[in-house]
Amino acid sequence: MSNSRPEPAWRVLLGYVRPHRRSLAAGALLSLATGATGLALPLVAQDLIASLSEDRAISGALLLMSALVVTNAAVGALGSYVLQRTAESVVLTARRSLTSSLLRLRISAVDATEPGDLLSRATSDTTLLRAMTTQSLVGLGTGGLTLLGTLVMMGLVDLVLLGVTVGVIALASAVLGVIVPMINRASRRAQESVGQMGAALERVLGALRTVKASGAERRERDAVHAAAEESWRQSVRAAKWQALAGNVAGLSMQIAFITVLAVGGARVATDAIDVGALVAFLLYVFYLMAPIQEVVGAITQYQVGAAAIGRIQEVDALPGEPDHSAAPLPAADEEPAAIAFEDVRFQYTPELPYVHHGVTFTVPPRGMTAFVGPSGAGKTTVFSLIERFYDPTDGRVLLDGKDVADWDIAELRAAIGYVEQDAPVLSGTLRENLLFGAPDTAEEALADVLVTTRLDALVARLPEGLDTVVGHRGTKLSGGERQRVAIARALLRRPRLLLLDEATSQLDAVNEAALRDAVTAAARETTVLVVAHRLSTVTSAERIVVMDAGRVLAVGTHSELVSGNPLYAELAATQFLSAVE
Ligand SMILES: Nc1ncnc2c1ncn2[C@@H]1O[C@H](COP(=O)(O)OP(=O)(O)OP(=O)(O)O)[C@@H](O)[C@H]1O
Repeated sequence: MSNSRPEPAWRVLLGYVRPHRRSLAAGALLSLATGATGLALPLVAQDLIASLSEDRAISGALLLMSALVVTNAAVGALGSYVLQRTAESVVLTARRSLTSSLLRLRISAVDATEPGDLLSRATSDTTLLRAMTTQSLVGLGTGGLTLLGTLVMMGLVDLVLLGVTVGVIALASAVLGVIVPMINRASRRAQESVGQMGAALERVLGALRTVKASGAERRERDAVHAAAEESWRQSVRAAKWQALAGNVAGLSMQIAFITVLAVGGARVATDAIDVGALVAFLLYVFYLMAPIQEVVGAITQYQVGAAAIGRIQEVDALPGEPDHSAAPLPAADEEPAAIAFEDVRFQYTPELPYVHHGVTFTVPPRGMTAFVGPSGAGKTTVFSLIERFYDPTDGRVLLDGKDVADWDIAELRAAIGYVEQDAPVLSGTLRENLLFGAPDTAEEALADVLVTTRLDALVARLPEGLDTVVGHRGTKLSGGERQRVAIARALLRRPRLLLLDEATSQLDAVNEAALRDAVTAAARETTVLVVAHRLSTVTSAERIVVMDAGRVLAVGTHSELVSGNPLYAELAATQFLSAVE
């Protein structure tokens, strides 16, 4: 998704681990302590046996052994709990950071991604950091330390045999160097397929009615299955390479054992070392096995985690908006906003054609301005540029005479109430939806807006009134109700500028009158821009901006334009403004 060189995975992981470094160190120390108490047991056992043979009392040794066993179990349990807890905290840190990035993403970045895939990065990829923390970080630390310690001890016994052992380890490392990137690649592909599965599922669940009505269940199911199977294939491939890596490590130790035996035997024969030294060295080779397996496990697990970190980094590299929290909403006595477009040219992406070819218009504070024009003329895009969902390629968008690019983005958006064309309603209660943009609204203000948008009757009818759950995407409301909820939500922000993208669908007379009345009432108090699809809306507008193919053709009142602008006359004649093209 981005071409910039990403940070190495270990540095990202350390970034996530940093806040929890103390508990991680404590966990690792506890693990080491568990090992040490374990190692002390044989010594005490030896003492116990010696006491038995010498007819000494063994109660002290027995007590000590029992204490060691209990301590070992307790420290072991505590250590593994602390480590797991730290690993979960690392996952939480990564999830927090990633979800903050997701909510800051620019709309243009979201346009280029699949929500289901983004979701999988926040849920599934971050989960892989758990094993990465416990196995890679801790494994590399404890295993690495033991490995180093054993090698030092080997060096003390015989440097030549150490050279032989290190040679075998180097050879095995070269083989691992080939295998390890394969693990990374396969894990990466496996996670990408999980992302594709998320995207495919989101596509189906987001339009389940259409999928069912189109009889497309099997096709869509096959697409989801294909992604799941690909993830399986790649995970199995990663498992194969992981198993191979583990066995290479085991095999290298066997080879080291045999080579040390042969070389050591020769050295014993030439009296370079004595038999005792050879036996001691062979014991060390045997001891080397566990830490080497641990280090190799750490490296392979690191590859799986690194693949996940790569996908997390891709999201972090996407263009985001500056971090901001919502600005306070405009006070009741604030003046309505003025809007101006100055020769705005805009294309959604550099590859796509221009959507605006020099759009210029001005809207003074207060009153209703309607934007009309055939479908695809660029009307909704006008609103997107005012909200700074996108930035113009050329020209300026001014709010109160100040370029929107120079506004603090939170303050800019706090001044605006925006009703999208498809009037989204979020899952939750009706009250949550209404107060979504203005959580601190007083009950009286809410009641007033319910009356203006004629939602009061709906609330009275619902079993739990405002606390009725409206379902995912407001599925439990009718289309007209959803639109009125969206308008009420925008009005409750007491916006200095109301952007209303009228739904193209026709409403029944009651709904339409309710909406028109609410919007005309709002236009007396504030500046209202409306992308109009209904004649009733344009006739009540002070000003109508006629757009076609990314240009402003004319600005005027309904009666001026009906006689002065052929396109407008045609649009008006049909009443269904959006259907004409
Ligand atoms: N996010 C996007 N990415 C790429 N192109 C887009 C995007 N949104 C809209 N477009 C394109 O920009 C053009 C103008 O779209 P816009 O939504 O502004 O038109 P509109 O006048 O509001 O149309 P309608 O009346 O049908 O809602 C269309 O050709 C559309 O295909």
